[in-house]
Amino acid sequence: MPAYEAGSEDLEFTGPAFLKGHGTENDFVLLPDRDGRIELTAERVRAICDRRAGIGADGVIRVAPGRNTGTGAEFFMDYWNADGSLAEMCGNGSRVFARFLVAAGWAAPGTLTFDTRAGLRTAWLGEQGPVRVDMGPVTLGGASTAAVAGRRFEGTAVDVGNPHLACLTDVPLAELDLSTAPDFDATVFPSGVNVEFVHRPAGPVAEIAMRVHERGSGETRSCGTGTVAAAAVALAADGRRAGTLGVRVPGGRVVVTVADDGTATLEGPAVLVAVGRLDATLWPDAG
Ligand SMILES: N[C@@H](CCC[C@H](N)C(=O)O)C(=O)O
Repeated sequence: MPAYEAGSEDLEFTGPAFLKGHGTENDFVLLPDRDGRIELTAERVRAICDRRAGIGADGVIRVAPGRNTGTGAEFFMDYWNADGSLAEMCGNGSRVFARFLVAAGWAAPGTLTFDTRAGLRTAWLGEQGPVRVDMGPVTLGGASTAAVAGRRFEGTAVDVGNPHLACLTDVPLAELDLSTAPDFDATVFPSGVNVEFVHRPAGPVAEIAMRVHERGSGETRSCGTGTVAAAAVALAADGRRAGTLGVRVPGGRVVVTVADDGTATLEGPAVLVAVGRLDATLWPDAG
């Protein structure tokens, strides 16, 4: 590594440029890749997301050119979990992705539509402030269970483009040890599952609280698709198909609206905190 001088932009790191950002402290490394030249691998993602030896993140988002799938979308959100696995969708990541596109001048503020593995998503945002994202269809499935430290929780399977098991519980959320993955029924979730533990005050509610253990990332401070799953299940428990709920997560608060047609929107913060360039240690074949 060359000598460092404060303010110097001469460091000859040979890996790609990156940004760090988060949405309610669900944090991501973004790799801007307008020309589609970056070759991501599971190994590279794991190295970048390592919180000791890398930059540290819950996932990596490659800001990629639209795929040739006939959607016409100019950008594709190529989302990877910290363990190097791919996911169909990331709600908090979508907001940060949209925030990057506007901050970089790659898209104008207002309404923008981009592609994800779960299909097209639309974001609404200004030059600054919160971002609202259309989360597509939210489909409630059957009952299933999760177990944490031998304690069993009843839940409902929810498809938000990616798989969730949302468990309403009276157990104080702070008591849960989510340092290891909850047990779940692999016959119901053969591709793994994100598990939400949801506290819903008695009676008609305007706000719920949630903790989550994410497939491929462990416990995170927030999961956007998870908040949508949690809200849909909490509304259903209230006898409502549609409605708006605030969702408190360890990393902040988002607002979820489920519409009569079964689609949802997610609104919350999206923050970019740093920009830099990867060293070859995080990008083994660089240079
Ligand atoms: N944190 C994300 C979800 C990321 C993907 C998830 N871990 C999966 O594997 O499905 C969100 O904000 O939605």
